[in-house]
Amino acid sequence: MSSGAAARAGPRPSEDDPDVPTAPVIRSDVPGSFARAVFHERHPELVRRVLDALPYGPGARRAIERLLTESTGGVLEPLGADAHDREQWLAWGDGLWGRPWGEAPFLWAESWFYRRLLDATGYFRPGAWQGIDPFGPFKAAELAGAAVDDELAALDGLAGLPGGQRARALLSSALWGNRADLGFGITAGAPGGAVTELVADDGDVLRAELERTRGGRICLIADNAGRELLPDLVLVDHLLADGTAARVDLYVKPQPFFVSDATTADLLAALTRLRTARSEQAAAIGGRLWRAMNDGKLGVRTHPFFCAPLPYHDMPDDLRAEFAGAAMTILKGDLNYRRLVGDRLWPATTAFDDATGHFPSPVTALRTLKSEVVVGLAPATAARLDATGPAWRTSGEHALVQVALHRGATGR
Ligand SMILES: O=P(O)(O)OC[C@H]1O[C@](O)(CO)[C@@H](O)[C@@H]1O
Repeated sequence: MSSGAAARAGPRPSEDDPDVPTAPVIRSDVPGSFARAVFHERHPELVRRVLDALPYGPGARRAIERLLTESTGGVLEPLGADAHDREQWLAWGDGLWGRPWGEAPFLWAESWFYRRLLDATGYFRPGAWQGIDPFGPFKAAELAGAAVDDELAALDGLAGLPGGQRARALLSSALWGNRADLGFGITAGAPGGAVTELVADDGDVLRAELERTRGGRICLIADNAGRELLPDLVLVDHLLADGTAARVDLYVKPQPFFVSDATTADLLAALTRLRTARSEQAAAIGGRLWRAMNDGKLGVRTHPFFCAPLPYHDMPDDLRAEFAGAAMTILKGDLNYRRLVGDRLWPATTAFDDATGHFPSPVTALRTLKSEVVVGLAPATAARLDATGPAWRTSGEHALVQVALHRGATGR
């Protein structure tokens, strides 16, 4: 990374291309902003819940409390000399060290918060707490909940639907599954309230493109575990079972991140939940996915960059090469969307194609709106939503399906 890359709250050098549209980077030091509320309201509540959920000893508890204080009023200090990823973070934070947290880009500062929270709990240190997910109890409770039983039972009803209708229903449940994010629930109330509307819906474009590329490789960048990952897995099974994809690569996080993001351990828990479900369909899907992993049709992949504080624009070449050649990459959720288009205060009518032109394959975003970032809206839609006040961007009651085929760039 070049010097000062992540330091300024303005455009990163690699995004300085005059052909790439740009907008102010979101920061958490703006009074009254959503980003500030995440640090000053959501994180304290999250920390309280983590400390209630696991019997951490005094050292870890103190470290977690210190992190909270530091993240709302302190400066950014590099990782200790013994941290396995110290050099990586030194580079990612080049130019930011020693500056107040609030001056860092919001995406950067949030990612750093989760990295430091793992540190504080002993996640990386040899010892009894190594590898223990601080969000594990929340994830487990959600997966064991009755709501999941009901959702899995509903799969039996879908089995008899005609193909097109079934595909639409599965896409829709993967989309709205993104509401069930545990971090979001901390301040937004329990997920599952009134769903309003799709503010952009490229569903038909997606279906036509998947038909056109039938039998290709599809990548799915997962977001949350539990009630989001289950419908994602059902969608993956559908893509493989009906031949839409010959292979699916499913990307999970290498470590706990943004509260409920799915790791390999969460994927295994979800698979077990499917395989042991009372619903015949759910159990059959779990069995098929298991075998698809056995025979390599379903690849489970990860990369340190999935916990990086940077936009996908800056993904390293080895990861870029994995997406290149995919018929489609589906990105789930709000955080992936922020990283895809850049965590900036874009005019909502900025073309999705332009904001995602850097991505190495055609892309689809399936996302409920839980942060201020949005692009690709029709001017009339943006104006109508803005007239209702700013909450539509963050309430989780709106969603979008956006597709960029990038045909010009890829020649597909
Ligand atoms: O799980 P998702 O859909 O990525 O949403 C997580 C969202 O929650 C927040 O972390 C706010 O707490 C957003 O910044 C983030 O985009």
